[in-house]
Amino acid sequence: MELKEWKPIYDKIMDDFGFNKENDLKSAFILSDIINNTKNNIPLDSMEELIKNKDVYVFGAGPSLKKHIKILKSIIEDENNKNDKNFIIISADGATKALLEEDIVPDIIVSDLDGDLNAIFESNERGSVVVVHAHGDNIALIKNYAPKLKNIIGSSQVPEEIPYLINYGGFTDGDRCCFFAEHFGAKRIILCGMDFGEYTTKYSRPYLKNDIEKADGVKIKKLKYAEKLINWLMENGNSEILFINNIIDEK
Ligand SMILES: Nc1ncnc2c1ncn2[C@@H]1O[C@H](COP(=O)(O)OP(=O)(O)OP(=O)(O)O)[C@@H](O)[C@H]1O
Ligand SMILES: Nc1nc2c(c(=O)[nH]1)N=C(CO)CN2
Ligand SMILES: [Mg+2]
Repeated sequence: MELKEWKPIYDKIMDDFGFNKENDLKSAFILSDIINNTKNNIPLDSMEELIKNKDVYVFGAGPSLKKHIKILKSIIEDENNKNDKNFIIISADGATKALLEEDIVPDIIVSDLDGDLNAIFESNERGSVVVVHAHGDNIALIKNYAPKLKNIIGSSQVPEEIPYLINYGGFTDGDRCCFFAEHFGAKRIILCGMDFGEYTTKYSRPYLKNDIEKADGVKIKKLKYAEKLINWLMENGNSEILFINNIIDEK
């Protein structure tokens, strides 16, 4: 999505949640300075090589996450037998922990660093690229952890151009995975654990007592935007977007 298309959507979201635009900008420049000083970013060209014309499995932290990881595992076995891996895995923040529990290291993690940081650092050590997202409410996390990661891509949600940072549109970590995959030419985007709705998991909210619980009001509202933005991408993007259940039906 172009920045000029994103701006009115951004304005509406900021207004709706009462988030502070100046803090978003401040956070973006802090991340930009970190990358300028540490040079811990990777070239964007490498993302095109990784994603173009591939099937991209995007994992969110909804109630179907574990079930969908099991389906992915059977697909991975099939692909290994065929010897031509033509897919990649992008995980949205909290979903990374669930993938690691099944010994799957995502190719890319999209995170505002408020998920399970141990899982993000372990995956990063094992080869995941981390798309680190700066916004007004994660400034301390950006300052503390962005310099310690390697192979990152900086990301922001402000409609201004910021050195070293991308903004391809999208709001929550999950829908930004999809805008990222679309930008780099994914053939298909296959949604896993992307349930939206009113229930969430301990992978998204680690303090929950049960594995799945009713989400709080702000989370439900964020999920509504995530769903709307992915619907926008289904209508306006070039990548085909489908749910993993449809893939199973195909086979
Ligand atoms: N029911 C769901 N519960 C949680 N995440 C979901 C669900 N359905 C889809 N998702 C996607 O999975 C992603 C998981 O990310 P996670 O909840 O860890 O971080 P987040 O986007 O930073 O959210 P928050 O700001 O609420 O912490 C979400 O961004 C969302 O797009
Ligand atoms: N300012 C601000 N921006 C965000 C926030 C948030 O809590 N505050 N959460 C997001 C992920 O869901 C994405 N963007
Ligand atoms: Mg997050």
